[in-house]
Order: sequence, then C-alpha cells, then structure tokens
Amino acid sequence: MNIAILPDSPATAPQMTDPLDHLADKLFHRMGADGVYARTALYEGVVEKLVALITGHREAGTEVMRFPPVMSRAQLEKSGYLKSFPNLLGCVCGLHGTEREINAAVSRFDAGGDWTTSLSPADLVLSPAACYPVYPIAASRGQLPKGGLRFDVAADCFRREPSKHLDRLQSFRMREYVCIGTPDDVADFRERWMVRAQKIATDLGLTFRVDYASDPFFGRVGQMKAVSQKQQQLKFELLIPLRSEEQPTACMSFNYHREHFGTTWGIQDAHGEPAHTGCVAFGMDRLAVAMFHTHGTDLSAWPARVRDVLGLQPQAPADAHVEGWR
Ligand SMILES: Nc1ncnc2c1ncn2[C@@H]1O[C@H](COP(=O)(O)OP(=O)(O)OP(=O)(O)O)[C@@H](O)[C@H]1O
Ligand SMILES: [Zn+2]
Repeated sequence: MNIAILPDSPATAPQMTDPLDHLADKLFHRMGADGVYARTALYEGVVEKLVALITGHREAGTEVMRFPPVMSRAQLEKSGYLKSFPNLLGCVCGLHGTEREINAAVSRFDAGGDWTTSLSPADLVLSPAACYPVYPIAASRGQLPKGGLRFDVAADCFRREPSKHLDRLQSFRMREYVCIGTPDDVADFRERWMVRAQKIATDLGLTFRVDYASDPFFGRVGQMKAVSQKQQQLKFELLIPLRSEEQPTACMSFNYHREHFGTTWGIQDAHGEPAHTGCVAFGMDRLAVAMFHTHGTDLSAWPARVRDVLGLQPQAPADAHVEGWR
C-alpha cells in the first residue's frame, strides 16, 4: 500500500507541546490567565498530603506562622526586593479618589474606555516569597536567644512571570522553614535541611539532583549578583527533571542570606552581632506537579511505598470485600 506523505503545512504540522501539558486537564481548570489555575480535588488532595509530610519533618522548637497573600509594601521595599527582582513584583492598587473621581473611572469603563488610568498604588504588595514578613516580627522580639529562632511559614505567593508551563505559575504556594541566629546556627540548619529534603524527595520516589544555583536577579547588574551568589554558594536547589535533564525544575531551595535581613531589621544574635538568616523553601505546586508527572494521575497506581509515605489509604486487594475501603 502506498501512503502519500505530505509535507507539513502550518495547519497539519504537529503542535510543539510541553511535556507537562498532558497533566493540565486532570489537575487544573483554566482561569483566563497564564500561570493562574483553579485546582482539582485530585491535585489538592496531593498538595494536602505533601503539606502534612513536610509538617511531619518540622524540627522541635519551631514556631508556626501562616501569612496572607499580601504584605506591607514598606516592609518589602525595606527588604531590598526592588533592587533584585522589580520585574516580578505585583503591587496592589485601587481607586483611591473622591466619589466623583471613582464614578468617573467606572463611567469611562462603561463607555468602553480605560478605567485603570485612575488606579493608584496601595500600601500592600502581593508576597513574592513566604519568609519576608517573618524578619520584622522576629526583630520586634529583641535580641535572639542562644541557638537562634526557627519558624515554619507559608503563604500564597505571586510573581509576575506569566508562562504556559505548568511548573511556572504566577500564583503558587510556598512553605518555608526559616532560621535566624549566628552564622553557625544557620549553616547547621541548612546542612540538616539539605539532608532531610533529599530524604523526603527519595521517599516520594522523585528523581532529583541538588546543585548550587542563583536567583533570577533583574538586569545586567543582576547577572553579576547571580555570579557572586553562585560563587559564595548562597543558594542550592533541589532540581527535578520534569521537562528535560538539561532544564530541570527547582522544586525546593536552600538559601543563606548572610546578615542581609539581620542588618536590615536590626536583629541581634545572642552575642550582639547582626543575625544571619537562612531558609529552606518548598514549592508546593511544583512538588505536586512533579508527583503527578513522575507517578501518573491514577493515585491507585502510585508505588505502595510512596502512597504509604503520603498516608494515602492502602489499596484494597482486588478480591477484598471489606466495606469502607477506598
Ligand atoms: N513561578 C513559580 N511557579 C511555581 N513555583 C515556584 C515559582 N517560583 C518559585 N517557585 C517555587 O518556590 C521555591 C522557592 O522560590 P525561589 O525564590 O528559591 O525560586 P527561584 O529560584 O526564583 O525559582 P526559578 O529559578 O525556577 O524561578 C522554588 O524552589 C520553587 O519550588
Ligand atoms: Zn525564604
């Protein structure tokens, strides 16, 4: 039989798809903007199990705080965010004028015009990382005790980096353990968490490697900051090859900020020196996507030891007639 092979026309050429795209329909509902998704029960169930797993590894003496998705603009400015990532920041704005001015903006919209020209910035930004609000709170408590302080924080985070890739969201959840103390306190903390995090990833059946990394600093000066950050090994990432081995996805990061936040907020360690800080950040949405990419979207087919680690109900044997098994 002869089969005619036609050259690809734009209409028939295969669409370049991303390796994660096949997960979209099972995990998310589109919400009309790239990188912003409603989550299905299947997806959210796994996020909840991952949250519980990470909680189970919390060190004794760690104080828990949960933050809203917004934080003080003044605090973020003071933290130096605009010097490093101004391009990623989302700022809350509103219609702050008189009744007349606000009505005029709405009327402009009703007439098909642009109401947004009347917006002005509020005193809030969308939190770009979970740990920023914890440093001023720690500072308000005075000099650190011996051994420093440890916190467990989480927030819905926003970064203005729209993408069609399911592992690069604009709105995503970040969980962090934070240490504030002497350089040794922070170094030990980061060491411990780099070991523990790899155990968590192994238990989850994920393929990964840990490598030193840099933050996506903005602009040309930013490139120099990134080189220096790598040279000083201030940031490590746990990378999972979701898309390819060459371009793996950072699902956790282990960060050492040196005395940056200690100096900024006037936090003194037990010796009266500026406190050093570090954090381990878990990208909860990236971890969940990694789980589905690795093990598939049928939870009942996930390896038994992974289901066990996550506390998913054991599978009923095919011939079991035990009521209540799910
Ligand atoms: N756009 C995003 N979508 C989903 N998760 C993210 C995103 N940006 C960061 N994260 C998660 O939050 C964690 C902590 O953030 P961190 O600032 O260390 O990431 P990052 O170095 O900026 O990541 P990347 O280099 O991929 O942009 C990351 O390890 C990742 O798991
Ligand atoms: Zn942090």
